[in-house]
Amino acid sequence: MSWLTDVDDDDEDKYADYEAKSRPNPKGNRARTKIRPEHGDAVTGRVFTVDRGRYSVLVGEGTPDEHEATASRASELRKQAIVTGDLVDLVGDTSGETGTLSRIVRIQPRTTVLRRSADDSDEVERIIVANADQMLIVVAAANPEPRPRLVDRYLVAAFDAGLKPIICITKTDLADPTEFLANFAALDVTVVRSGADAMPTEEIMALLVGHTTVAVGHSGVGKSTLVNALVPDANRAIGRVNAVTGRGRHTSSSTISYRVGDGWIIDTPGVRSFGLGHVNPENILRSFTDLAKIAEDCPRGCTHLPDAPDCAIAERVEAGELGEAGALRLDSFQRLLASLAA
Ligand SMILES: Nc1nc2c(ncn2[C@@H]2O[C@H](COP(=O)(O)OP(=O)(O)OP(=O)(O)O)[C@@H](O)[C@H]2O)c(=O)[nH]1
Ligand SMILES: [Zn+2]
Repeated sequence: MSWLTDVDDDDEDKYADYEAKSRPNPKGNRARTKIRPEHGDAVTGRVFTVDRGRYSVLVGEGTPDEHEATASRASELRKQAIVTGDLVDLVGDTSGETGTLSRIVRIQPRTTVLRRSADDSDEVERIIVANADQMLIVVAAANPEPRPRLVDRYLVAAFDAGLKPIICITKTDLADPTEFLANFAALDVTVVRSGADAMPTEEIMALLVGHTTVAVGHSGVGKSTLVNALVPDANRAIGRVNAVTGRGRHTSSSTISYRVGDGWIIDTPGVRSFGLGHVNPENILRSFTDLAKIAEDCPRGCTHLPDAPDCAIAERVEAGELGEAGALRLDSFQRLLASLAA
């Protein structure tokens, strides 16, 4: 299970943020952010790559003055992770001209945080991407053989972070994915099929425009092929080359940001582990709005697992009130919860 254990930390933010698993989290995954009213002259930008303490930031996004600037972090932020997708405030020389360096003095409040633990039992969690709103889960119909449990884990991570999952099944020219996809039929997830003979670039584009989408997938599933088709000039894409040092970066970068229309797709070639030790089961339930409503009648502390006594969801399903679809949704929900315990 190499994807569980190969931690590719080369280019990752070295400052893991330590947070108690049980930290009160009333507003989802919003992270704490220091507000510093000084630096009133700061400009705002979007972090699109992180490389050994240097941040590439897009300033003036979508304006005629749009440009890239390189930044370091202010010392007061040294214990906080700054990640791809963060909106940050910069001071100093933000011109982006060769040799200039600005300074990140503030991380703006994040709308979402995609995290992973180093492994399932690890208390240390790292933030992979901030402010994304969708997750594109790429899985091949064959070669490599698709594994439902792996997709379950991605789904759990997406639901936990409050990202809308989209499944793209590739290599449909090699095998019929119908049976595999039946695993996810009860979930409210958009599925797109892609094959060498027919790449649904327009269909996927329509799903990506206006969003920030994190692309995840096991090595060899065809994620790069897909991203390249979506972003024709991917080789010159933002984040490939460090503007200041000129170093090629694709060897060690854990994320690469590409623009799609007014949205972003963030590839995660360096993210090989997706531990779920930090995941709160309540966040999974929240993504099953129909079941979450019923769960209000569950006994306190109900796990909603098959062995849970007096689980209201299970009782309603058993009584046939939710129909066959409801039974399948409970199955899927329990399967996702089980992947946390696995
Ligand atoms: N038959 C078939 N082959 C495909 C398809 N998409 C990609 N491939 C092939 O699958 C192989 C892996 O594709 P990549 O795009 O490099 O896969 P990846 O997911 O980016 O893998 P890593 O680079 O290891 O992360 C390549 O040889 C592709 O040509 C497809 O739809 N059908
Ligand atoms: Zn219950």
